[in-house]
Amino acid sequence: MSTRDSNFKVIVVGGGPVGLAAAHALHLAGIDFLVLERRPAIVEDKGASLIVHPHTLRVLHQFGVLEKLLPRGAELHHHLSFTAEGYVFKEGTQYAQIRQNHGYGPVAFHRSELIEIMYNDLPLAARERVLTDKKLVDIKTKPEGVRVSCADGSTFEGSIVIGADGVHSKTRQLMRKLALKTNPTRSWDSEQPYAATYQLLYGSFPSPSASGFGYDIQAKDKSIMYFSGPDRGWFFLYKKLPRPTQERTNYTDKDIEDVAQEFLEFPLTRTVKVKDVWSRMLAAGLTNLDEGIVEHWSLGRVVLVGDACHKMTTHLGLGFNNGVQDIVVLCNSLRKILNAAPNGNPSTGALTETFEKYKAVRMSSECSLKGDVWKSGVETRMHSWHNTWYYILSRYLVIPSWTESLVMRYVMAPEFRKGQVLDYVAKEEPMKGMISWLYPMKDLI
Ligand SMILES: Cc1cc2nc3c(=O)[nH]c(=O)nc-3n(C[C@H](O)[C@H](O)[C@H](O)COP(=O)(O)OP(=O)(O)OC[C@H]3O[C@@H](n4cnc5c(N)ncnc54)[C@H](O)[C@@H]3O)c2cc1C
Repeated sequence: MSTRDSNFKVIVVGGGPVGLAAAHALHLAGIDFLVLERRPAIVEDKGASLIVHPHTLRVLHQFGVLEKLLPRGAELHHHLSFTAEGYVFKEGTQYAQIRQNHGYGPVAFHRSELIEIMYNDLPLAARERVLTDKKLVDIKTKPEGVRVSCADGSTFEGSIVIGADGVHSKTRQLMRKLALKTNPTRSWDSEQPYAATYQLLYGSFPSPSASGFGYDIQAKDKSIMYFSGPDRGWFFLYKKLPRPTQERTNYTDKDIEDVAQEFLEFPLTRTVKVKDVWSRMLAAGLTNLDEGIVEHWSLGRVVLVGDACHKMTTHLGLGFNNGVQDIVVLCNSLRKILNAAPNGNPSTGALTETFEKYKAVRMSSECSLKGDVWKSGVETRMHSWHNTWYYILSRYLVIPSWTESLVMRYVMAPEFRKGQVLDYVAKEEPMKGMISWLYPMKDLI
């Protein structure tokens, strides 16, 4: 039975970058779907950059969007580390090494441009299945399917729900409610399963430097990342919170201004300071930098992907990359059980088993998720000299080029190498590079 002949329907909650990756992967698998997005438009010029690493470029290539995307991005090629006083203590080689190892360096995109291209490049029939102004408020599960309700009163029937609705996922909250309703004594993740030790002020501005810089600025309890693209520059100002928190904090414009004031004299490049771009900001936002992995990723016919089930700090730019990996692993197995089910409609039991296996794979050493959450947290703490040990590590130990070379080769490369691809889409033009050649990436021809 082909998935195209089945009446199986996936309801994806959230039209963010991972929800759109789901739309591409489901469309390519021939699985019917609907994406429900609470915002009035899919493309909004908010947010900063998204760095995409080589293993994700391969998946974007399978989606057919890579050719359009690459000219809009900036492959990172130059790295410097500064102190807050502007002293350059490191000229890193990591971007060149990633390119050498995997055939492509990390590419920085303006987040809304990446989303725009992913959305516009969906075939029309698939794009029409992405609905806006659809805020999920409830999920009812039945033995043979699900019924979701939105804030505007509309309801949709489907076979499963994929919750791609981000860090404060409503799907995750409703799943918790359903789980505790059926068994009030069972243990489940708390309503706020992540904790933040840092806050992050991010923003974009007309680029004050050449394209392709990826710089960091380090100080006690504060740090900055700066990236430059073809038109825009993006900064990320990190500040340690007075104490770790699980609370959801909604910051005001005054909070944004107050944090920015503390960084005005910090450098972004050798010649540009934060104060030089602050008056020319195109967009800015302040958020807590949540970290953690949720224990329960699914319940019956409901399953989570992306930030809804794992959250890492942004220093290594791996959150979206991991969301794409969730979609790849989930859609590869979903397609298989749909094809194996006699009428193309697997039972709740079979779906539950598939979702549990999906989480087990993503959490296993076959995938880089756990390592990515850990490494991202370490990098954040190194840059902000979280304690004496992180200070020594960042300022003195990971400095010589041979140390960095070892880290790239034996810590970062094996993780990228674990990147999986859709097993039902042609794997043309695999990424080439030394590491791929030495240890072929999983599933590469
Ligand atoms: C400043 C910053 C920089 C980052 N840089 C990088 C980077 O360089 N590289 C990288 O890989 N990752 C990066 N990340 C992380 C990355 O942005 C996230 O991992 C990624 O956006 C997760 O995608 P998502 O679709 O799961 O969630 P989101 O991007 O949060 O999208 C969720 C979507 O669901 C919608 N939604 C929410 N609730 C509902 C509801 N009730 N009903 C319907 N829709 C709903 C939201 O409106 C949103 O569109 C960065 C994060 C931040 C904050």
